[in-house]
Amino acid sequence: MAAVTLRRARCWCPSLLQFFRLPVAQVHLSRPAMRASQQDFENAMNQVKLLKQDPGNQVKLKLYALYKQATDGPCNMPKPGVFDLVNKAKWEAWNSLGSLPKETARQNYVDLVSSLSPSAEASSQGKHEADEKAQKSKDIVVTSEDGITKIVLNRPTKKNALTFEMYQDIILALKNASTDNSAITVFTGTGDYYCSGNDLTNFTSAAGGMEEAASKGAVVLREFVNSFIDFPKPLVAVVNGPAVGIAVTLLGLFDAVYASDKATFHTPFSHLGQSPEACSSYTFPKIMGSAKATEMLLFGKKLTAREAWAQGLVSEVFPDSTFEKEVWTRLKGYAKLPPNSMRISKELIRNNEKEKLHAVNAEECTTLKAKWLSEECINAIMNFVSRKAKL
Ligand SMILES: CCCCCC/C=C/C(=O)SCCNC(=O)CCNC(=O)[C@H](O)C(C)(C)COP(=O)(O)OP(=O)(O)OC[C@H]1O[C@@H](n2cnc3c(N)ncnc32)[C@H](O)[C@@H]1OP(=O)(O)O
Repeated sequence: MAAVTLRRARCWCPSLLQFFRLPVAQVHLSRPAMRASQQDFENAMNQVKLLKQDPGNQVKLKLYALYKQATDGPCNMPKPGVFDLVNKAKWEAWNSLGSLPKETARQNYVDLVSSLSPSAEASSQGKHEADEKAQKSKDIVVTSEDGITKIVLNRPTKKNALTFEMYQDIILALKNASTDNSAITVFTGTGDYYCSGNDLTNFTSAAGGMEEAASKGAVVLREFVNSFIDFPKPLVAVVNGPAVGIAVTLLGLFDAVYASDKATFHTPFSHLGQSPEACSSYTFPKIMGSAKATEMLLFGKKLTAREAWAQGLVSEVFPDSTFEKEVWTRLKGYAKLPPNSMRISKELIRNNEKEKLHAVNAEECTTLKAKWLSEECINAIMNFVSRKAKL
């Protein structure tokens, strides 16, 4: 439990303070925060005071809401009257966070502050450097326009196979997208493939050998999948071509999946001596029933886009010739919907099973770590690397 002492701040940032009279908190936690530490949170509160530019009312409302959620928990105040405009806006911003856990609110507050100004960079130098790295990463391209943050897998010569670095860059891109100004976030791929799954050379090219790669892989995979489970905004996959392995299993954690009729969906885990990941051992039977999930996850049956739609994995299939135009027109329309409303609706849906998803993710990662060191898996990977086998 958090013991919270509040005092009013001196007037360090007139516009911000006068608008909200933000309290400065001295918070003493008796247990460690899940992600952002208490120190990070306090640093972020100090950084807000140093803002040189007014970040605008929307951001100030967001800061206020996250601050209240992180310190007081869900909004339990009576709604201010209709003419009390400022307090009503503040109440609505706070209330819109629903039952967001305090730890997540604290993390989002820290992330938001660190994205606001150069003055925030000093004490979060590591994160800032990482943000820049993600923006500069050649294999993951992140852009934000028309209310949509687009995360593009951009390694077409390798069919967009995911390297260790790409997993890290995606984690970071999702973290940034969760607090940026966009309403929805979209994944797609460059070239003829959506994604050919895990880069199989991740395991063979690791300096410390398979053992070290397996340990690292399990940690990275768990964090990677967690960032999809916890992502707060609508997450959409625009599947432009074939998808393999983890690029397919992750779709069970997306809110909508639009596919070209050229896309295929293939999870050849048994062929590779591996086991399912990205919570698919839970989401796939739930989405398509256990008989169909078994065909995909155990027997590696490849589905066409229409078959994947019939199983409920895909929301809608489009002819390849009009795919891009139709999908982006539609997404731009969706991105104009009230963002808080979409977030809350997603939260209501996701909160029903978040705990379960985290538990499944942890178990799948432990199982995979052991599988990666099995003879079945090492042989399959060696066969691919030595060009003896493809899917
Ligand atoms: C942090 C770790 C988390 C791990 C999570 C667990 C995830 C599991 C999975 O995702 S399992 C699925 C793994 N993927 C595969 O098994 C696919 C392997 N690739 C293929 O079978 C084929 O390449 C293909 C069917 C995708 C495409 O075939 P084709 O059209 O004939 O093209 P090429 O084979 O010539 O491919 C072009 C180029 O790309 C390289 N490449 C493609 N996919 C991968 C891959 N997954 N890993 C590494 N490299 C890949 C391929 O080798 C070619 O490279 P080259 O031109 O020869 O240098």
